[in-house]
Amino acid sequence: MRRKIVAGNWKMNNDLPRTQGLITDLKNAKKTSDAEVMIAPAYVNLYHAFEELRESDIEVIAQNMHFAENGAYTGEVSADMLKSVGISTVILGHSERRAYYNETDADLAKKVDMALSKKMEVVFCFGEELKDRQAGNHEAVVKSQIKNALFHLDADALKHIILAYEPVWAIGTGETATPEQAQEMHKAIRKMIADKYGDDTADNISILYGGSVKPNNAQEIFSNPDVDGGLIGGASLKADDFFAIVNAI
Ligand SMILES: O=C(CO)COP(=O)(O)O
Repeated sequence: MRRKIVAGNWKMNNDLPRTQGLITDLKNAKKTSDAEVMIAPAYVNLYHAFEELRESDIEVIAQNMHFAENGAYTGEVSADMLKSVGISTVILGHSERRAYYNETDADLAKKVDMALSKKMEVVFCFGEELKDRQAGNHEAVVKSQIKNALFHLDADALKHIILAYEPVWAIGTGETATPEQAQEMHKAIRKMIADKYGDDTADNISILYGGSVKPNNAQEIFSNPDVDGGLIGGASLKADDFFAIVNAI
């Protein structure tokens, strides 16, 4: 059985008081699904969030990390630093990192390697832009992002990767992919994994969908056979909305 996961990517939202308040609300929320729940606060609040949630079944994860072990990279955070404050899962390849910080597939391959060498898990994001979909290239674009950053891994290493399909045009826009569009892409990705790594690996890898998932559309998206959960932005900033999504699985 592959893992069902709902992860909240808080992005650059929530200072410490708001982080504390939202964590209190999350602790009080009622969970009725068996999905794994993760939240990704800002770096500065990770340690606090980890300490607050260590007895809970909510995992605190990071939004990014550097590919180097350590060194002169002002403003950056390493895998070892994350691990030392209790974090063992990291989001890599988010489209905002790719777009605003010029992260390339090659950079991401290095980040993935560093995370795995530190025994971390990776939520690996990818997704096409609107122009790619309009040109009918969306599948090719997504496949090349996955291939370039992940296909040097062996099947054992791939077990530590959670995939997250986030069409750029659906992020923060209120415009979500239709359930059919999500299923079509997730199925194509799973087939691509099966072709390279075999059916067993493909059947066991979780593929999340992200992009304007809200309480009112989550169930429809999650009901697709190849959609194993979601990566949630805006709607993860309110405990009620986030748990409505978690409980939609
Ligand atoms: O980018 C996302 C999660 O990583 C999705 O963001 P929204 O849910 O706000 O569209």
